[in-house]
Amino acid sequence: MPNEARVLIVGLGLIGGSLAAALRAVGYAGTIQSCDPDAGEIARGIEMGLIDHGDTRLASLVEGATLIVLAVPVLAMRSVMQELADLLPREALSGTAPRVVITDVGSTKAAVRDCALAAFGELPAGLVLGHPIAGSEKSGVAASNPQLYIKHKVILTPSRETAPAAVARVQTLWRACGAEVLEMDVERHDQVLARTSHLPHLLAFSLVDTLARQDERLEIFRYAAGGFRDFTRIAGSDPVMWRDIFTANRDAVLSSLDDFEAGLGRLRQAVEAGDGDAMLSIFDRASHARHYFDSLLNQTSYQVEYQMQQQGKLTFRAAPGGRVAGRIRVPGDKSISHRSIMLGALAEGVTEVKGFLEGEDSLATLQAFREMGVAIEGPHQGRVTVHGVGMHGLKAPAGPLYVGNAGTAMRLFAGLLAGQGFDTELIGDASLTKRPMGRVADPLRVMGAKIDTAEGGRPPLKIHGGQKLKGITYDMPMASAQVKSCLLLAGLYAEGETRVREPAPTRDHTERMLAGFGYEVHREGDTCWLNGGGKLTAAPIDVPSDISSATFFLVAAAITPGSNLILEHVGINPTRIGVINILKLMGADLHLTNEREVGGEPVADLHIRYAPLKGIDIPLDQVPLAIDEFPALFVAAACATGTTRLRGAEELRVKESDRIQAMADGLATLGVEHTVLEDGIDIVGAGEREVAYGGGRIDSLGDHRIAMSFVVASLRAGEEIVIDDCANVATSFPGFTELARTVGLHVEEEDAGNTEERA
Ligand SMILES: O=C(O)C1=C[C@@H](OP(=O)(O)O)[C@@H](O)[C@H](O)C1
Ligand SMILES: C=C(OP(=O)(O)O)C(=O)O
Repeated sequence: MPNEARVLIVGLGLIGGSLAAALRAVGYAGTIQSCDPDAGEIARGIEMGLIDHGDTRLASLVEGATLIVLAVPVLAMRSVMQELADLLPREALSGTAPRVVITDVGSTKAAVRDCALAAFGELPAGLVLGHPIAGSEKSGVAASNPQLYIKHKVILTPSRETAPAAVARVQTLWRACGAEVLEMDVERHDQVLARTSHLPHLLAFSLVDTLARQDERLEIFRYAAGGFRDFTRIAGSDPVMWRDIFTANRDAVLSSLDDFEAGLGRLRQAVEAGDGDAMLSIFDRASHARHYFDSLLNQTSYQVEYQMQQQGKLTFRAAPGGRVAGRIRVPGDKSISHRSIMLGALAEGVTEVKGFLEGEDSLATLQAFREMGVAIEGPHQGRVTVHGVGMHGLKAPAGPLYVGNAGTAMRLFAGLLAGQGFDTELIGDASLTKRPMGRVADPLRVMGAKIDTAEGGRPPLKIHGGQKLKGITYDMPMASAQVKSCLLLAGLYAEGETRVREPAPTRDHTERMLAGFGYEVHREGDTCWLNGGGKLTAAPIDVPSDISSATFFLVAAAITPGSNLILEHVGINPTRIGVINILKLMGADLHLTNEREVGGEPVADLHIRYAPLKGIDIPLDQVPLAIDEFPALFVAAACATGTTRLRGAEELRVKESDRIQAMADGLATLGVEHTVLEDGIDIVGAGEREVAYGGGRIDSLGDHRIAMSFVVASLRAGEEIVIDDCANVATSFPGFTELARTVGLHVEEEDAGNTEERA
């Protein structure tokens, strides 16, 4: 709450009136006064209970005011500042703790700063220029809204002369009104606002005016709907205020208008030439821009960004017990979905994708290609159409490419982008930013790529384009399909042969899809290779259901007496079936039916019924084939008779979380006996005891697979399991809880805010 004896608002319009209303609403105890040239507005403000007192003249109000907010039009700032400079003793605004603080709400800052310099002869320590971004086409005190600033941004632009204590007081004022306060310098503010606010208003004024002048205007307005209606809403804004803004921010507005005209020219050309691909590429990029940029700015998940802003972090509550039955299909394979967009984009021709995973990871990949000029339609119910641009058709993106939570995307992109003619930067969310990228950057550098990483080989990755790559023979130190795929993709652009040897078989989707797109990839034993310089030809892709997602339900049925479940159309690529082999070794009643091949990948329906499980020593050769399935398999182990031992799985420590430790911590909460090793874990199972372990509160550490595994664990728990930080489940398995409920689990989603209220 602001610790100000008296707030003086100069200019009682929508912005000033709403500030008063917001302060009242949160119970501000001091006096609120206002000065406005319109005595009627003052009277209305008093009548509405917004202000205690007001006047049309400033002189009678300044004394006793501790915080003065200038909410007058930008062009009126000069005279108001001059009056204040005459009325206020200079020392009131000076020192490290000025007695009086002045702030403003003008939407351009350089012009207001110039007014201050002219009036005071310097920038006083107590002057904090600011701008609440919460305008509206409404005006006047009558439109005041106490909620106008809630969750809106206020940008403060302090100068070197500004006292930090003064900045803090203005921050307190706006935070009390519910706003989020940011700081930037004056020039940057004006450029940002020219683009995000002033230009759109200029366009709206211009379009509505142009159409309104035309003869058939009555018709236009009669049938106006949708887009035009939105334009007219913006064009209904206060003309005087906007004249002042365009006058004050002339240069920045003109430069944003230049950019706009260039963009409009490109679109005009596309329309003129009937270039559907160019149009699609522009429209698709624009239509997804909002979410993409939100994610990019906040470096958080792509699809749930909006949801998270609304809800805070997502929590799952899983009630104990239940059993699973039914026939379901889980979403498309994540690994194949990423690759379908990547290869589709580089191919010649149009790639039709079916069964695409509409999860955040693969959507982020899709959006990143849009940023590089690829026209992509969809996804619509798993269907995506990629208009390939050929091996050399990608364009430089305007900013960093955000790949969300996906290690796969960042590593495969690194290889693919190392071969382009332009520079790129790859960034990801908080989890991805901790993951090792040296494993791809190092061999790519040997191929001739120029890549900068952050300390310790972590993201972001800065990839300098235009380098000549040459093929290498690389002996991978770890069994990683991502490293292998990265090098093969770089190899497409390299001179000569790129050979990769893997210490153990890893998923081979890249090789299969390259072959499907007509690119020759060779394999002999543990080594695969290709020659650079070829081309890809578009081919249809049918993405099978993700065996990694199916795993949660396989384990659910395997541990719960009475269960009987069929999972349809699951990918059973031999490099991915570790989970099937391991569950069978543990005694699961699991059968594959209807085996067939779709688009170069084998699929089957998986039928699983409950059977008692026993602990096993997991064969080392199965580890890379089940690498993403271990979190769920640990739950199976906790329900088996005897001890299950896993070794050679140190890779688990560098996934979305340290999965060995994250699972061990969760199992400890449930009371499951276990021993953690550097490269694995021993888990002592409960056997056929109906309640295998207890419940409790578990931190998924933002790791989708940890979150889903503990939901599955609830089937044999004695008490409720509450799992925090679950929003990232949407990266690989959108609709997980809904599907889980369909088959008989008792899981609910709630936002963290509610949980706290309950606690
Ligand atoms: O190539 C891929 O699509 C993947 C490879 C694996 O990672 P590593 O290559 O790091 O083992 C796996 O964990 C990941 O979920 C997907
Ligand atoms: C490790 C995983 O994915 P990625 O490496 O793409 O983040 C996963 O999905 O379990």
